Amino acid sequence: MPKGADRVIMQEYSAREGDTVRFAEGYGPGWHVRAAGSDFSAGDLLLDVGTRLGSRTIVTAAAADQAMLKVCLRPKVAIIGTGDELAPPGEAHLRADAVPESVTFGIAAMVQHAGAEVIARIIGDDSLPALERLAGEMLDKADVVIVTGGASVGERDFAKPMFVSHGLELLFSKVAMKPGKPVWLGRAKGKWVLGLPGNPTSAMVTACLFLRALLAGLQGQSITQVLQWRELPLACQMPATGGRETFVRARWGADGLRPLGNQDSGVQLALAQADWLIRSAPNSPGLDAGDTVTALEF
Ligand SMILES: Nc1nc2c(c(=O)[nH]1)N[C@H]1C(S)=C(S)[C@@H](COP(=O)(O)OP(=O)(O)OC[C@H]3O[C@@H](n4cnc5c(N)ncnc54)[C@H](O)[C@@H]3O)O[C@H]1N2
Ligand code: MOO
Repeated sequence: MPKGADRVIMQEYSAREGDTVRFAEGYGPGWHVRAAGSDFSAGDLLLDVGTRLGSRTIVTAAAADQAMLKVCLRPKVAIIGTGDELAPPGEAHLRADAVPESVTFGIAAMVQHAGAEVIARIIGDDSLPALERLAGEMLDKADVVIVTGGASVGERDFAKPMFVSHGLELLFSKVAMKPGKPVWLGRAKGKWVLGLPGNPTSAMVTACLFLRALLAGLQGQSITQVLQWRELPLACQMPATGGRETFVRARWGADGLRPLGNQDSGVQLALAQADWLIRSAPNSPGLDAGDTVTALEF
């Protein structure tokens, strides 16, 4: 503003009359003037720790005349799928004993979406020495190693054993939840190791809860920034749940959340249909349409 000026009037509302100008009425002091500090002031907190830089937040940072920002390195994540039966998509039909490998693709997408970097996505054979070697290689390169399948108690479930010679220390070895009971978390060679169950829905539900929380923590975010639970109405009845805390796959519609009919932990079509997880405490009674539930975007 030039010295002495206290308002701005658009030229359309002014008329030149010789060497003088006539302004339309009604443009008092302060009109069209943005006061210093009316957006933000020196010393204001503009972007909190853990803020993800996106198309909008980066504008705010630049607008504060900041040439440099302190950021977190993207965690490097290696994903190891286990199971001799697994074949790459497009090749499973060629072998009578094969199933299409699907889970590691979803986990990789989730890792990237969470701001981390997938440095490897490998399918290992169900042989302990080979898996031990693979585990060692990945622990050397990655900040987080995710292993899918082989989490249960079968004699060829090697997800935990493959990390034992690398000094695996378990933080937890299963969780009283459904689906996803065999999910586990440990440390080896100073790195995080997350074991996800092989059943595809179990893997995606546990990744949605534990992997997103882990990657958030490694990037300076709080769990509540990434896992935002909401209170939402049910569109229809929901059956009682059993003794484990249950995460019911549901779909959002105009009248509320609708639990999907097939809640089997091995199903994969439901992963394309479900967009919310309803959290149900152990031994919850059945609920009716209109009742409120706690849910998380899936
Ligand atoms: N005796 C017991 N058996 C099982 C228990 C138990 O407590 N005691 N728990 C069950 C639960 S719950 C789950 S969940 C499963 C998880 O076991 P695993 O992690 O060992 O899973 P896998 O046997 O490796 O695989 C299960 C299923 O999923 C398919 N799979 C595995 N990986 C993939 C992939 N990357 N892409 C697509 N499909 C995949 C695999 O072929 C199997 O069909 O254990 C129960 N058993
Ligand atoms: O808990 Mo398992 O994940 O139901 O199939």
